[in-house]
Amino acid sequence: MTLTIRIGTRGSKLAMVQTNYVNEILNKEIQTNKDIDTEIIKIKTVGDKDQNKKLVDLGLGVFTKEIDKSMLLNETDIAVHSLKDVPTLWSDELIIKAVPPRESYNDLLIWKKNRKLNVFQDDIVVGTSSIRRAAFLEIRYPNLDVKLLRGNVQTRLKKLDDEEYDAIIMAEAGLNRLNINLEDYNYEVLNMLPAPAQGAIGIATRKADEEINEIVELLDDKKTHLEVLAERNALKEYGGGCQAPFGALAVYDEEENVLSLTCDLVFEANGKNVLVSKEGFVYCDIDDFEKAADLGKNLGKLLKSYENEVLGINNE
Ligand SMILES: NCc1[nH]cc(CCC(=O)O)c1CC(=O)O
Repeated sequence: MTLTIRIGTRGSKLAMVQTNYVNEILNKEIQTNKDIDTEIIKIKTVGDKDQNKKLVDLGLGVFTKEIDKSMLLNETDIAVHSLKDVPTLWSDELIIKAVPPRESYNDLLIWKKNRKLNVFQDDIVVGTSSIRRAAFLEIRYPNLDVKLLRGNVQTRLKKLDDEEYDAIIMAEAGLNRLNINLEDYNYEVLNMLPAPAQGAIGIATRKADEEINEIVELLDDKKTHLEVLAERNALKEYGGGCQAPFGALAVYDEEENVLSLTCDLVFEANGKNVLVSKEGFVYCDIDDFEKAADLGKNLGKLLKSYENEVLGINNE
């Protein structure tokens, strides 16, 4: 009997590029096994259906919930997600089994055609729908004024051309994956930490599905997996969702066997937004996922207790 691995995905261009890539590397792994094939199933999520509301008002897992549900209902077997969109608090039955090599984690400020202003001198209107980006901009780039911008990568570039934004913010990973050439635009890398796992793809499976887990695990890039585990556990322990003003970046040095993690958090104290930053590192092997998770949890906890202390909240 032939085993068909059904791959659930959003239908957006970026999601399809990511899913086709995963399908390709998956088929490379199973090419010797004639009894396995794959099928791609497109699923609409809340985030695809509602293109106007603020993301924060759509709730948790806006780009993932329906896809995960289809796995739980046994309508699909694996899911290809942008890992930064996957909630850190998730179904007990599902697991991110593999994380292929990461793309760029940078956020770019992309200027309207023929326009480039000085980010520290001119008053600038910037489009984004991300709370994290808005919060870090307010502190690092006080001249940048945020105006809501929703839509997939192509829509957002089109709105930059057509509407009243001087610039917009996008993840470099999405642009690279879509092969979008920015030569007509000016752009610069923003000085802010990325969302946890930005630029990484997460392949989700049902925990109990041993046969499929064995195959999917072959697609795992241990270095990337280790890094995103630290980042996502920091956010999880801090207690924020994917819309928290929380940035995290972990880097594993394969020569020194050191995993380092930096986390930035913005929170409001006495009517003013403040930014706090914490750093840590741990010596660990490339497959020591537990140590990576613990590093993340420790920094997340540290940030939470710092915030509580400043806000005068006693959490004992
Ligand atoms: N929230 C939407 C989203 N989810 C993943 C990406 C692309 C980059 C990535 O894989 O992190 C984007 C677009 C963006 O943030 O500009």
